[in-house]
Amino acid sequence: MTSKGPEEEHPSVTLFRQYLRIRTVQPKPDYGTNPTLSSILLNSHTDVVPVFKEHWSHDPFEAFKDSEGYIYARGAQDMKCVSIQYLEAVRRLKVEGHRFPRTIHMTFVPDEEVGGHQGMELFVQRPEFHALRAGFALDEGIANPTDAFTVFYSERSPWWVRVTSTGRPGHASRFMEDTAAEKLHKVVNSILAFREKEWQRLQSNPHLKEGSVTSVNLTKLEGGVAYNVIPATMSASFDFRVAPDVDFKAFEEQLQSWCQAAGEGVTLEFAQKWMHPQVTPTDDSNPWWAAFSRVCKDMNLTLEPEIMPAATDNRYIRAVGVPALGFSPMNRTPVLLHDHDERLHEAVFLRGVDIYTRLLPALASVPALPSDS
Ligand code: MET
Ligand SMILES: [Zn+2]
Ligand SMILES: [Zn+2]
Repeated sequence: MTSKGPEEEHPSVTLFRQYLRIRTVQPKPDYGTNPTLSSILLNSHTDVVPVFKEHWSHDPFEAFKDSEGYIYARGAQDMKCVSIQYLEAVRRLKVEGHRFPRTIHMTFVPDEEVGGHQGMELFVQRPEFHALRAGFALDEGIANPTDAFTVFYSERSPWWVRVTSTGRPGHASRFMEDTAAEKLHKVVNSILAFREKEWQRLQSNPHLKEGSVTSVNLTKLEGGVAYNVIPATMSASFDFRVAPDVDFKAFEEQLQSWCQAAGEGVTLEFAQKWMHPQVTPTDDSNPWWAAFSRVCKDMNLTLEPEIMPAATDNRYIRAVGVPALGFSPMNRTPVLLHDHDERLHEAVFLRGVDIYTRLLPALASVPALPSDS
């Protein structure tokens, strides 16, 4: 009886032959992974941001696929695509019987979109995280509309600041001095002038990317009870994203001095204040980068290394000393994370699986490093 070609082979026979290829020869059997080496961590978050359903062309939780192949859903880009790409790449590699020196772990974590305080921020402090012995991590990135792929090596730090202004209350028909609104207006002006300055700096320098300057938006204004009552308190909330090269102490002093310059009774508080930005090197001194970029080069993928403008769980991973890159393999894709009609083309999704299928063997085969011992 002649043997069948591989395409006709019974899957049980394929599995048997894969098992036979693993050299478990005594006295030094290769059982596979080398647990003395640090591992590769593939992280993704399972939560997504809310939707405004009326602005969507299709139900955002139906995962409708149009005739061109675009899949519409909340999470299509951020970041359910990546979770499944990790799983599919790992599955392919397992089916093909590959074993690598380094272990690959996947984590699927909650609450990233609300800051990760009950998710990755806690998890990195747990013994279970340390038991993973992560030497390098991948987490989410952002789509790129061009042919290139963006990869993030650092992040801006979220600072959520609420400025509260207190002043004289009274009848709103009067030219009252020292009102809360007047002083709050001054702080708002100072901060929005700073915003304009950073915006101009970004606009005027083609070498600067969004993540390299500090952004701020006024996101909430609160206070007041009636048209004709001058309120004693008003507040303004700002979402700052502070670039990693900023002197944090000096920047906080600047915020304080804008409040002081506005007058008495103007204070600020932080709802979020990340103080530990880390940069993962993107040169060949970093063996993880060398492996990552080598695969991309071999696959003819153009990489655009940038600083993540938003915040991801990678900040917690990097802060405990694990180098990490933010990468969602989506090129030729409009940036639609958190937007209406978030969508991803199925071909881009599938290409991403191919990319991870090449990246993972390279990363999991990075030779022993001084940090492994
Ligand atoms: C600042 S908490 C992180 C939530 C979300 N990923 C953002 O960047 O806004
Ligand atoms: Zn995300
Ligand atoms: Zn998000």
